Amino acid sequence: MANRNDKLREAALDYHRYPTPGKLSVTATTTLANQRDLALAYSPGVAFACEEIVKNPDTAADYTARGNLVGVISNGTAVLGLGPIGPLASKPVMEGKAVLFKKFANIDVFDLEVNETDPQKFIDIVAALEPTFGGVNLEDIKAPECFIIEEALRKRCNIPIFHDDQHGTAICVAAAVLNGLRVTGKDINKVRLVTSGAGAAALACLNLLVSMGLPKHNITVTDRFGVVYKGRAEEMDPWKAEYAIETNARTLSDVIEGADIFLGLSAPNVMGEDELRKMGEGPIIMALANPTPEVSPELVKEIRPDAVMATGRTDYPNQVNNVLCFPFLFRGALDVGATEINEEMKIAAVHAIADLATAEVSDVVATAYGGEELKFGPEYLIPKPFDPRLMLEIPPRVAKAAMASGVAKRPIEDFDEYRQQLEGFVFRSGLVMKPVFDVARSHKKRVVYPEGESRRVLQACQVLVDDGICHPVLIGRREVILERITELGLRLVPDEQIEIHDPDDNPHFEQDWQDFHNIMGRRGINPEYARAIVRTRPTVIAALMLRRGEVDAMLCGCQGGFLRHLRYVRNLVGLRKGVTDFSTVNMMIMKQGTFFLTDTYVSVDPTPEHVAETTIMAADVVKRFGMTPKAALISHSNFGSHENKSACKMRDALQLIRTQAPDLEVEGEMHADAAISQPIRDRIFPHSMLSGSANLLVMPTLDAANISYNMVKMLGDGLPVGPILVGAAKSAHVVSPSITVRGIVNMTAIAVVDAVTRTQESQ
Ligand SMILES: NC(=O)C1=CN([C@@H]2O[C@H](COP(=O)(O)OP(=O)(O)OC[C@H]3O[C@@H](n4cnc5c(N)ncnc54)[C@H](OP(=O)(O)O)[C@@H]3O)[C@@H](O)[C@H]2O)C=CC1
Ligand SMILES: CC(=O)C(=O)O
Ligand SMILES: [Mg+2]
Repeated sequence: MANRNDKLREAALDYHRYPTPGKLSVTATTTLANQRDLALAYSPGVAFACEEIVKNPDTAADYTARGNLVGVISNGTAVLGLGPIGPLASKPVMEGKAVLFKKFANIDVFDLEVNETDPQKFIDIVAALEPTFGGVNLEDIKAPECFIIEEALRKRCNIPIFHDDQHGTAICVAAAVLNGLRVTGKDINKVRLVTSGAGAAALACLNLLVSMGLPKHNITVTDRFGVVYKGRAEEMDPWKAEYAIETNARTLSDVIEGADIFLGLSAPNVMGEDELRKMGEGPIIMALANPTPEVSPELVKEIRPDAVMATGRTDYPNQVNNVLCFPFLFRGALDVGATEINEEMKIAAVHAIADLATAEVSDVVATAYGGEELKFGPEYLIPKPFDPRLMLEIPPRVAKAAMASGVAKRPIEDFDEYRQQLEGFVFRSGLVMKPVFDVARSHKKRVVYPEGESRRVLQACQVLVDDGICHPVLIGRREVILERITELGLRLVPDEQIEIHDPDDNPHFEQDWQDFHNIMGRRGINPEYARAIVRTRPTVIAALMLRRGEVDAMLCGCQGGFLRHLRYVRNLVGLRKGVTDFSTVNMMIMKQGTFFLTDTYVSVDPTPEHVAETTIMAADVVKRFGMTPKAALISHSNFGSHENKSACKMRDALQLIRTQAPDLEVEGEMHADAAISQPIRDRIFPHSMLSGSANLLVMPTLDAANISYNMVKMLGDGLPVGPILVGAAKSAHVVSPSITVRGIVNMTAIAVVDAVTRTQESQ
């Protein structure tokens, strides 16, 4: 454990230090390329924007970044569970919150660490900053000052003022408690709850739970001085006193007897075996102190296997952390120009979060998540932070609550359109790979790598093992693999976390060469040559293992030519039933969205039939990412503008697709710009059956596909993933030799999901 922490510490410090210090920078959203831009952006043009705001202050949301800008503001008096470490040392946390706002909800943040512990002065400072921000997220300010500060600022300011440690935490805790009660079959009106902690987070959670029906007299609060009882002198304040009870009990151990819920928002390891044993039947244990919980999940599992357990950490089930709430709650609030975040909006967020964990998942999300992962129960009480549905469900419900409660200055008129905007963001962000990782993690298939000695493969295996994405099977010389694991400082444990198949010491050699000969004997491969090939071609061994079902997927191609590897896949794994040939799909995650291109590697000049087949198979790949495929058949011809062979091919392919896959949204033949831009398309062909931007771009030839893929990769600053091989009888993928470690990790997850989908289809 100590070693694991040292490694994590080192990795975390590097993460913060490189490639540039910290986690944030400010980027310009407009071009400033010439004298005219300068005249618009700055003097004299900027004055017109100022004058508009003088006339109507609300237009600041139109002419400045304010409407999407949140201040994350702290004085560093209660930073995580680290205590009063001060504003400067709190900066990594505030930068971290800023990154979460941006990545999860596309909200810009200035983090402000203020050297002021006097509540009144702090209030004056923040209130004076109101013109800068569309909202303020107060962070890591200790109780009881945080209550005074938030209350005063809410009165003084006309923008949302939200102390995240109080209400963000309370919203997530309330959602988890609601669902925990569902799982344990208990009634919120009857349960008894004991806290460890009487600070910002704990008291806000209690207030919200009481407002949702938990009887106040069923609550016992404890803190550093033990039970909060009537008449206690130490460390009392009016907010804590609200929960003081008449009792002679003085310690957590005295009051935990028979409790249904333990709510820890205090400090590490305050709960021991004794307290655990005393809790009532089927207890709900929320040990939410960061970074170390009040009691470890391992101890709870050992002492109370009947418990439902949550922590604030990413590395255990049921992470109850305010990150599930604040980005999405603010998204909804900012999008309607809310003047505050009120109780109605908070309750809307509670139910949105709670419902997500219990909701039947849609077909698209089910494909993306693979069912099992999202099954509501003791280990899945609350959605995961990377669940793209958080962004799709919470903001609209918060926005509606803001409108209904009369605090929305810019009400949303069309919620369908709003939802589409949110969807656009989710699939533009790097989050697009996340559902694939979640499915892969929940199935943990066996993946074979013929280039098992490759340093990139070994580095990728470390990530895959750490993240529980697959069980790697490496083909390579054992001593070379072990040497490289040491040389690269990896922690892979051979024969436990990874399996090694040494071709120089292959116990299945006889079977391998005979299998190979049986398949290839009538294609000019005699027994002697079969033996030589099996001895020297790891891809052959891998393909045979896949064929025999000893592994679930294979990933090759990190070394050597694509077509050479594909030849072995073709011969030994073969084509899927009913498919005429292989094709490849490359995914490109760009700022503008995520796009899939096909066929980038295999067919030089596909027939209309093959274009149709490829399009339909590629559409299935798109679905695995939780996206609805929208296919465009790309050409130099725009809706019949040319009559040559290539144009006609794509036109014929369209007809075949429409017959074979009538539900697929597909259109063509068209220029690439018309495929991506509806306005451009509408000018040429207003009756197009494609809506919005296509996400699957089907190219007429290998030249077109490969050239456009490489060009976009280099010029478009996109993140490429692939090639994803379609058409194989089993999950076999051939990557390109330039693939990075991250690329191997991504492709492995895709290969695992490919294998999972096949298993599900065959059931
Ligand atoms: N998972 C999540 O989403 C969140 C987790 N947290 C975690 O909750 C904890 C508290 O945060 P916050 O409320 O903002 O901080 P505060 O400083 O406002 O409150 C801390 C509370 O914990 C109590 N406490 C401290 N040490 C002990 C101890 N050894 N035994 C019992 N009680 C103790 C304090 O007691 P006293 O009043 O006597 O000083 C105080 O009531 C932190 O660990 C933080 O990381 C916070 C927000 C969100
Ligand atoms: C999660 C959080 O905000 C905290 O631990 O303070
Ligand atoms: Mg905090």
